[in-house]
Amino acid sequence: MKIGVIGAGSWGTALAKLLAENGHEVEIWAYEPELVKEINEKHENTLYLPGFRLPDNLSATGDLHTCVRGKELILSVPPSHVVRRVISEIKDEIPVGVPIVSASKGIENETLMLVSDIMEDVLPIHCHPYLCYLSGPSFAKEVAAQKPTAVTVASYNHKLAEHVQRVFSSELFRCYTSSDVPGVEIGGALKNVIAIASGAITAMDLGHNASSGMITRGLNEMTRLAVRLGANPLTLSGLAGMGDLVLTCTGGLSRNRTLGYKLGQGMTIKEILDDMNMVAEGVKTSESVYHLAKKMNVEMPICEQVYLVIHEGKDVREAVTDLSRRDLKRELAGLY
Ligand SMILES: NC(=O)C1=CN([C@@H]2O[C@H](COP(=O)(O)OP(=O)(O)OC[C@H]3O[C@@H](n4cnc5c(N)ncnc54)[C@H](O)[C@@H]3O)[C@@H](O)[C@H]2O)C=CC1
Ligand SMILES: O=C(CO)COP(=O)(O)O
Repeated sequence: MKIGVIGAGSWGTALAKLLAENGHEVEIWAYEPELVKEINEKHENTLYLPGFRLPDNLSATGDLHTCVRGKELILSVPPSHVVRRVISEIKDEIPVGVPIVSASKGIENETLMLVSDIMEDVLPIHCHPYLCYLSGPSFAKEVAAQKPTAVTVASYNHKLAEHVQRVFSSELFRCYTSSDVPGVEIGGALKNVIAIASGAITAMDLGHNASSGMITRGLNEMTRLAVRLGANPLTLSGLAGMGDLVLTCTGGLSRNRTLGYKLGQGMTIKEILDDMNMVAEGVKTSESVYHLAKKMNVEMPICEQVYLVIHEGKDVREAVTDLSRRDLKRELAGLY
């Protein structure tokens, strides 16, 4: 198949490499002109995925329209805050019937929309039955290194999810299907916020008990919001929920966890972001979740504290203290 990949960050590049290794002819759109040249001439992406040779059947373009034209499948994987802008540019050029797979994770600040909502908002109605979402525990670097990985491919169109499952799967990259689009999308977006909290408490040396408690209660609040937004709570126990949450909260490769770790060490958010060329989606998502939780009247104390630390300058130690001083609760309150 001819596949266009929108976004040559670490995840776009790792997935493009996987698809090329699966035998497809892949063209990736890079925002940075120097990256187009480097991928085409040196078969490498030293900016976002250094150390991996990219296959010869993977080429790059700086022209978004070229990346989409004549393709039989489109993979969209820019950071969530540019999805609307990027997809708007090519929205009228996707032929009827071409699958569009989104692998970005986040919630838009201005509209509080999940990436799936943005895609439906921007793309013409004839594209909607061909939308699909790929999420789950998958560090780009490990996928590029061909380490075994399992993810979820969600779509309201089951036949499409099965088709996309076959296109992406290999012996080392195993895709499961799901029809729970909001569940999969909420899992992928919210785990980034909890991972920031997890990184902070690790840096503060609060112990394994605190870490496990944070991850589990994080899953609880993710599930609470998901249920309010119409998701199946069991999806949040799957790859795109608990799977990605555990990976991101404990894995040293996580940008969100690392950012939280640095906050826990006392660095300011400005100092941390000034030193990063990659995206930590949890920073923007924490703001969206803060407002979404208020709007939906869902209690999300961990996400709220992450928001207050990042966006309102609250002291990280005070945030931890405030979390443990809350009223005592039933464990499954608000889930049913
Ligand atoms: N890196 C990973 O391991 C994984 C990332 N994801 C998700 O994939 C999405 C993309 O993240 P990464 O590939 O990690 O990005 P990255 O952090 O490696 O690179 C940043 C990307 O943003 C692009 N960018 C920056 N400003 C832009 C603009 N104004 N317009 C268009 N593009 C611009 C850069 O070209 C680059 O592609 C995110 O939603 C992330 O949560 C999902 C699973 C794994
Ligand atoms: O989503 C990811 C793994 O599934 C990547 O997490 P980070 O963005 O925190 O690195």
